[in-house]
Amino acid sequence: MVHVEKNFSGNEGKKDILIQAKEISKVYSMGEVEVHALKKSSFDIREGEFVVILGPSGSGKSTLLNLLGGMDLPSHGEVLVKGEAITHFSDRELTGYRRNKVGFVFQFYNLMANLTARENVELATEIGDTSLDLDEVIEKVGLKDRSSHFPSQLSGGEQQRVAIARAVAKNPLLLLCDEPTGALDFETGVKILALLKEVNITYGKTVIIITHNMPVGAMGDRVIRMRSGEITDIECNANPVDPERIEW
Ligand SMILES: Nc1ncnc2c1ncn2[C@@H]1O[C@H](COP(=O)(O)OP(=O)(O)OP(=O)(O)O)[C@@H](O)[C@H]1O
Repeated sequence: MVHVEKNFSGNEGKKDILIQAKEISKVYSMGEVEVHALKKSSFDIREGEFVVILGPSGSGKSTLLNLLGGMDLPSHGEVLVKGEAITHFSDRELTGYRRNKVGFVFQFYNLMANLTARENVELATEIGDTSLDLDEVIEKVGLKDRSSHFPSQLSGGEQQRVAIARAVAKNPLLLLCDEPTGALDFETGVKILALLKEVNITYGKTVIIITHNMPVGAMGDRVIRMRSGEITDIECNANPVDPERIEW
């Protein structure tokens, strides 16, 4: 396994470690066939980092995201969040982790069609224990004038803004974003990346994006590259590029 960590930032030690993945593997058994979706992968993510996990289709990105989000358990290894091994949590503890500590943003937004933008966000604040001010978050994501619209009355970019507001409003430790620009045109995608960066800075949230879109790596404080279920490279970037300067 190639495991190169390049560190150009020099200030690594200043932030606390939020996530530690320790030799995590995932094997899916399909009858007699075993799929080694993730092979002995280790890395750290620090508090407040903007992390981009890059890799082609089938490289294991979603598998890794599911393990970090407490939606699945590894076949081997451990995931520690703030020093606690979530991989040893009971079902009840894992539910609490997903509910309170992780905000999810998906490619196709996953909004409730029969609720307005505001109600979609409100639902998340009712579930979480330590929610942020609903209207403030809605304004922050640029939806103040659209908050009474239903998802079908919103553009793809606006729906993704609702999804980001929903993820942020419950005030989680980290945001996990699965191809957040995958269903959007280039210009809207860049705006969504810029919003995620803003959320990262304004609220100090750790943001983890998975994507196959290589140029997005340039905006990451930390870039984890994957291929065939393995991490091939981890890069810490002292000068991440503004999302507005990314092109694909
Ligand atoms: N539930 C599952 N059962 C069996 N095999 C699976 C399962 N989930 C993923 N895999 C396999 O594991 C490998 C990694 O898949 P994964 O979805 O993690 O990759 P990915 O990088 O996210 O791909 P994509 O960008 O296409 O979503 C693939 O070979 C996939 O077919």
